[in-house]
Amino acid sequence: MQPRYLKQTEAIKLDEELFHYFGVEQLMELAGLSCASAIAEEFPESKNLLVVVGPGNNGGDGLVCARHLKLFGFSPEIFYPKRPAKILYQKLLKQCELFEIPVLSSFPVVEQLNSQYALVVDALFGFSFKAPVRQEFSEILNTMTNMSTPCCSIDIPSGWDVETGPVDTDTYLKPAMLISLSAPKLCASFFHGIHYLGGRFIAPMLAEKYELNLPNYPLTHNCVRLC
Ligand SMILES: NC(=O)C1=CN([C@@H]2O[C@H](COP(=O)(O)OP(=O)(O)OC[C@H]3O[C@@H](n4cnc5c(N)ncnc54)[C@H](O)[C@@H]3O)[C@@H](O)[C@H]2O)[C@H](O)CC1
Ligand SMILES: [K+]
Repeated sequence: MQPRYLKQTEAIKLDEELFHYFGVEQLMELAGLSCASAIAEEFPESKNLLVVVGPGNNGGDGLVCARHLKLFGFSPEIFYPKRPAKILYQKLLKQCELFEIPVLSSFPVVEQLNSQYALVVDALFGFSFKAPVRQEFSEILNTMTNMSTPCCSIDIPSGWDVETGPVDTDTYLKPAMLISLSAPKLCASFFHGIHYLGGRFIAPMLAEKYELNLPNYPLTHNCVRLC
């Protein structure tokens, strides 16, 4: 069964409805855990990882994902350039520090990304992103675009339009793997790599209401490979 791909407004509406029932910490913990699980399934040998963390909840998913990857035996590092003064994000970062996950003070250059990391996790922007990328993040995204290390994007390949996908035809991020959370967004139809679904917290009533057409997650797994 293939899920329905959501418009940006639908994804935001579903998110708002979820927040009516659940706390953001609950959803983020499950979302980040599912990302770590999917990465561990597909890249079990890629122990040295860099998680690039953005300023919103997509970044929060990245911080949770880093912590669970560490628990799974990986050696993640974090780059978190813009840290909003929100207790949630501050606590997530402290938890990463508690788990002795190194936090980089500057972004590596392309050569360093290529030689030091087996995988880069893109947790910069999710479904609230509006192109174009503002200057403060453009160099980071350019460097990630030019690296040869495989990239795994959480929910949305950063820099892509949430509905129409790649914005610049030559120089856009081309992740090897995408983990859609709750349900894929429309931009996922332009993605042709390893595609996972995570965020196993959708009640059947909401799946029906939003016509999500979700696949079954196997047994106790919190992520499922779509293609
Ligand atoms: N429903 C779920 O499955 C859940 C999804 N989660 C994750 O939350 C994100 C959406 O989070 P949100 O905080 O709404 O926004 P983003 O992280 O996408 O980004 C907001 C952040 O980015 C800045 N920004 C936006 N556009 C630009 C730009 N052009 N240039 C620079 N910066 C930009 C903006 O200012 C904000 O600071 C979703 O994708 C999931 O990953 C939750 O974890 C809960 C469950
Ligand atoms: K992302």
